Amino acid sequence: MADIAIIDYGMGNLRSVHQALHTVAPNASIVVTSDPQEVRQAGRVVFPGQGAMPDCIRELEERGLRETVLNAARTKPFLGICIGLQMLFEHSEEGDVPGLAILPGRVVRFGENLVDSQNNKLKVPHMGWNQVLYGNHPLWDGIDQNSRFYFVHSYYVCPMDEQLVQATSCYPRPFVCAVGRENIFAVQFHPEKSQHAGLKLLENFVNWAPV
Ligand SMILES: NC(=O)CC[C@H](N)C(=O)O
Repeated sequence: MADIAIIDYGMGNLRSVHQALHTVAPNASIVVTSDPQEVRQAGRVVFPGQGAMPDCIRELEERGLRETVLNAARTKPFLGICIGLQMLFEHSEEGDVPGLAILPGRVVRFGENLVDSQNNKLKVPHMGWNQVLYGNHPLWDGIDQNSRFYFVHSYYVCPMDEQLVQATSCYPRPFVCAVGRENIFAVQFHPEKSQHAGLKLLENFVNWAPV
């Protein structure tokens, strides 16, 4: 029975997530797994991934992991990362596909004609370091307000319920980059690639006891 299960549905660089979690929790048993039983038995779950929503949903279902993710999101501390955040919602414009509908809301694409305040064209995807303005949640403990985290994405989540919003970033207008409810916390950026602030967030997750 692992302390932490990183769900492997064949998408994305799980090695860096595993390495970052091992850094903050060297004595924890951490598994990268696509075995529903291992996920069910784990103390807490990380749901990462990189790629296009349609591919990720298909790969998850082809491995018979949809129910496993739904169950984990209902029953234990659950951290979604990047596409693992977006998949929690009801629908994504990326491929016009339904998500897992664990959280109410949808995923939309940044506008193509993004410009900054000096009318300079901004690139999509949003790729690089950006500041995060966070709210009041234990997973932000010990992290400076407006710390920078690493992003690589073209879409962002629009929660139906304001209560879900745990942080925003700005590109060039504010967008939601972290959500949370009960035992679920999910981020658009990559904490495993965000140096000290990212490692601190992962450390807070490893020690998190949701009420
Ligand atoms: N890096 C990613 O996996 C990006 C997630 C999603 N495809 C997006 O473009 O927003």
